[in-house]
Amino acid sequence: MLRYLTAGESHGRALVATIEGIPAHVRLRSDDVAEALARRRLGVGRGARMKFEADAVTLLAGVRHGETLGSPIAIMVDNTEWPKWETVMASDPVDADVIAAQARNAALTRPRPGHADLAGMQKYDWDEARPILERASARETAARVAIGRVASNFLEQALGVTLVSHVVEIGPVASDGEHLPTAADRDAIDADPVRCFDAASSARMLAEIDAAKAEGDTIGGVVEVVVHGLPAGIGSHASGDRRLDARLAGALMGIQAIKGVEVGDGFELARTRGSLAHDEMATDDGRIRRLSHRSGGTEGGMSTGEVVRVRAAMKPIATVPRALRTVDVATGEAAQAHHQRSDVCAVPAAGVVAEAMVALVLAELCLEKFGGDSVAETARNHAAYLARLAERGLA
Ligand SMILES: Cc1cc2nc3c(=O)[nH]c(=O)nc-3n(C[C@H](O)[C@H](O)[C@H](O)COP(=O)(O)O)c2cc1C
Ligand SMILES: C=C(O[C@@H]1CC(C(=O)O)=C[C@@H](OP(=O)(O)O)[C@H]1O)C(=O)O
Repeated sequence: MLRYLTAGESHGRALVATIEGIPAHVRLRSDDVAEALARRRLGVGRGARMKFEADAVTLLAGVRHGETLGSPIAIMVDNTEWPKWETVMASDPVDADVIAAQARNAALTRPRPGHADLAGMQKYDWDEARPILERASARETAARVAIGRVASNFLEQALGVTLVSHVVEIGPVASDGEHLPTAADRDAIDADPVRCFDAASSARMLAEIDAAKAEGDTIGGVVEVVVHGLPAGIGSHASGDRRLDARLAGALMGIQAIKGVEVGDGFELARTRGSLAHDEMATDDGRIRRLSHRSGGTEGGMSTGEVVRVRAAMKPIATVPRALRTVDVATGEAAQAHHQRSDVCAVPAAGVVAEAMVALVLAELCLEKFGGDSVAETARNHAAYLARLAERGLA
């Protein structure tokens, strides 16, 4: 069983993530995790904080001499801005006057529309938004990307499964969608300022982000995660909560600011006649192959053995520089939402987070199917399953 948890506030001392159930002998170095975190910081549109804060990684437990031990893995990502926040975010009590002055200055009684602020203050009985916004912040996604890298190292080393993510829409601009990237395209995608696979669309997306910034506004978009090498039969038709598509959608919807998920051609399929909406089968060199990729590589809640393709739609950043209208809960009067700094567009980063979440879901479901306490054992079980499919003429 794979399970994981993150802890940590946006301006707290550090983020911590633990993951349990990863087999022994996955090759993993702190540099791998640092590289994954660096990818999350790529792309235009991020705010000032991305420039002055570094992600400092420590593998705290579960890894020895560059290999996982099969025990729980704990990873710490320090917030290097912590010295500036030590008082505001201190875990031990701090003088009440200091806190009151800080809260007044930060205007955190004016909940920001589009954020967790107001619902969180209502639910958790706080008079200001700080105790809510600190955890609601997408800073937490750094911890998920860290353990996502553990999952993707496992998938690649045990099963030969690779993942790649890219940006397919920014505001009204969509990429041509002609080509599906593979792992070989990862560096090229990461080198693009928008993390878009298609250069012509990338330039237009960049212009949209620049225009939003110039107008004191923010912009959203759509990211796609593509998975190669996943065998047929991951997930299950047997119960709704075991379906691969349900698990992927849940994991992607769990990312801050994601408001929609599509598997394969998703909503477009609803507008298409049945004769054109499915992936017909044929044999190719004795193997069963699909003639199209509309389903996104899942049927009946299980992987089909074809490329898996999922998309997530990110809403525009809610902390809009042209501040939105709100109510000051301290006075009950109309006010403008608090804005100090924020990202204009975090869609490129969301792609990296989406990739991490898909890796975590697939690692969990692959371990459910193949088990294994070591990479070699998982790989053997996988190979035996593929051999059996071949024996039955179903590979
Ligand atoms: C990578 C990433 C970076 C984000 N950066 C910001 C930001 O700078 N400012 C902001 O208002 N929201 C940002 N968000 C979105 C908020 O965290 C999110 O909208 C908020 O927590 C409310 O959650 P909800 O949109 O899922 O309802 C970011 C999201 C992601 C995934
Ligand atoms: C710190 C990160 O993202 C933050 C996510 C975020 C939000 O509201 O979600 C708001 C911004 O933080 P701040 O309000 O401190 O400027 C982003 O910088 C990060 O991704 O590492």
